[in-house]
Amino acid sequence: MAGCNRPALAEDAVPCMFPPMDVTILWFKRDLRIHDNPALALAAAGEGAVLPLYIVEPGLWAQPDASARQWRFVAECLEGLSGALARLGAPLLVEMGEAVEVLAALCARHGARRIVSHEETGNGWTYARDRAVAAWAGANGIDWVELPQGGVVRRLASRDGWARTRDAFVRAPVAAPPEGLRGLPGLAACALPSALDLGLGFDPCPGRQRGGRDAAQERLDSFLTLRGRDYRRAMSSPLSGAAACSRLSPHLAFGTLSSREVEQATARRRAEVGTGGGDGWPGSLKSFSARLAWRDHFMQKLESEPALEQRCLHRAYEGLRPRTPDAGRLAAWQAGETGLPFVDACMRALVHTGWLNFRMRSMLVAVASYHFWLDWRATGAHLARQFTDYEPGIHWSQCQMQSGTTGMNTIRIYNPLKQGHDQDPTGEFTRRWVPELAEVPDACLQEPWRWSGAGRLLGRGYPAPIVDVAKAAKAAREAVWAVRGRAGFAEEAARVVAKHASRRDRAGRFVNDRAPRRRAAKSPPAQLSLDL
Ligand SMILES: Cc1cc2nc3c(=O)[nH]c(=O)nc-3n(C[C@H](O)[C@H](O)[C@H](O)COP(=O)(O)OP(=O)(O)OC[C@H]3O[C@@H](n4cnc5c(N)ncnc54)[C@H](O)[C@@H]3O)c2cc1C
Repeated sequence: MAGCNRPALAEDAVPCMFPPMDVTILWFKRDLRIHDNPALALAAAGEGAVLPLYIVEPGLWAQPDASARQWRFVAECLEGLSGALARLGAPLLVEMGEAVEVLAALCARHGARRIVSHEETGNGWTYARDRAVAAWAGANGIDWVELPQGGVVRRLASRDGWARTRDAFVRAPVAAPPEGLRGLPGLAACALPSALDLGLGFDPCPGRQRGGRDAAQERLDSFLTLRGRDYRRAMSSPLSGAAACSRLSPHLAFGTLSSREVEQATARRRAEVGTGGGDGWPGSLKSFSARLAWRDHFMQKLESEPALEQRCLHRAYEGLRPRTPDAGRLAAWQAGETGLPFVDACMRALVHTGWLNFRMRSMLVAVASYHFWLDWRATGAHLARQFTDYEPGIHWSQCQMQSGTTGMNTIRIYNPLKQGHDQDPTGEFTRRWVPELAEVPDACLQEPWRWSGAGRLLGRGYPAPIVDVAKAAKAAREAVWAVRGRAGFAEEAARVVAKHASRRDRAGRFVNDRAPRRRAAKSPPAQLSLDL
């Protein structure tokens, strides 16, 4: 058992006889880097000592969206962070326990009166934990300063102008790492627990990306100089997308790179490649920048409405699908045994690697939600565990969007057979992940039930499809549209749009989560904007 299987701040730590000094606890969460880390910059700016801290929270890792692959990635990031902080003069202290207990004990022990961290847009559990920490800090005269580390705005009053604020943040200068930190002597860091110690289940994920700043930097550099040229053209196929997409998502999710660093490196590269050339770079880099903005846009939704992790954004969709999902269908979908080859290939690839491109994530959710009629909360938790890059704000917003429960997005019922033909035209991806189909000729690969030899395959080596794709899609479409016809639907949709939608410009163009391009109004429409 690892050294962390002990209460926080066990008495086997070196007894502390520190002279009184101003101590700031620098609490790392999803910002596991020393570069462009506003919380670190603030902590380092003072005269006093800095105590860098990571809390391994058993409660967090016991949540249904947590998995061993995520923890292993985090542990690799922590090793790198720990080395970087040690070189600055203040080694990372890793404690295991609940946040309030750990922070309270450290404050008492070191006389710390200030905690600095980033503003986390996390799941419901971290939201509740942060409220508990804030309440404890307030009651005990501890100053807890939280700083944004990306374009998400806390306590946002209105989406109008949000993109401008977000863009200003990502264009502001990055914070350089400090030259040194004044650490505290005599701290015994506890060893990192294993996934098993945290009670996380069997989850080998042999194709998982590695954590740490070096790996992040390599992904960024190779994307911007080599791999990203065909990004726009190649991102939608799971085969080409694996190399042509940046693969920065787990690094952005756990903060080995800041989104501002990525934005600014991309802007520099865009300036370098210019607009011409016809070689793919300008268009690809433009698409990539847009996706970085989407990241903040989707995370902002959870920040502004934390309940969207548990509740349909548009209330009328609550109850549309059974809350207790059909166990057989759910299990088949999770295992990649639905009898729909491309769906199964995508799920198996995800389980093996911890990553999938955007189009295929969307398809997996859409097929589960529409064709299999499963509630997004059940399928979303499974996907969250499979994603090494699990980012609650993006994840739950996207799960709802791809399930048609937001009331403000076009209902998109992906046809998994067509997706297979379009995104895997040679069948290479499907055959790699569903070897049971080896004998099936190319023409029938995505619909093996049409093959003359289907009788000796289906229900034996590979399942028969668990639904009739066309019939299931039709039933789903009718059920969803019936909800749209209900009284009060439009009013609730308007609420969702006002709170969460990206804005259009004056010409009615959808500006993709950027600030509305408005000309200055000739006369202020004061009489129309009474803010009551
Ligand atoms: C149902 C569903 C769940 C998802 N869950 C997550 C999640 O938990 N964590 C996560 O990082 N992404 C999630 N995504 C978004 C997207 O699929 C991934 O960000 C992307 O596939 C990661 O690979 P990449 O870093 O190579 O992306 P790239 O295409 O190289 O994009 C660069 C970065 O932009 C952001 N980004 C890209 N696409 C989107 C998008 N559609 N919405 C918001 N941000 C985007 C991500 O931070 C990504 O790392 C989800 C999408 C869907 C449909």
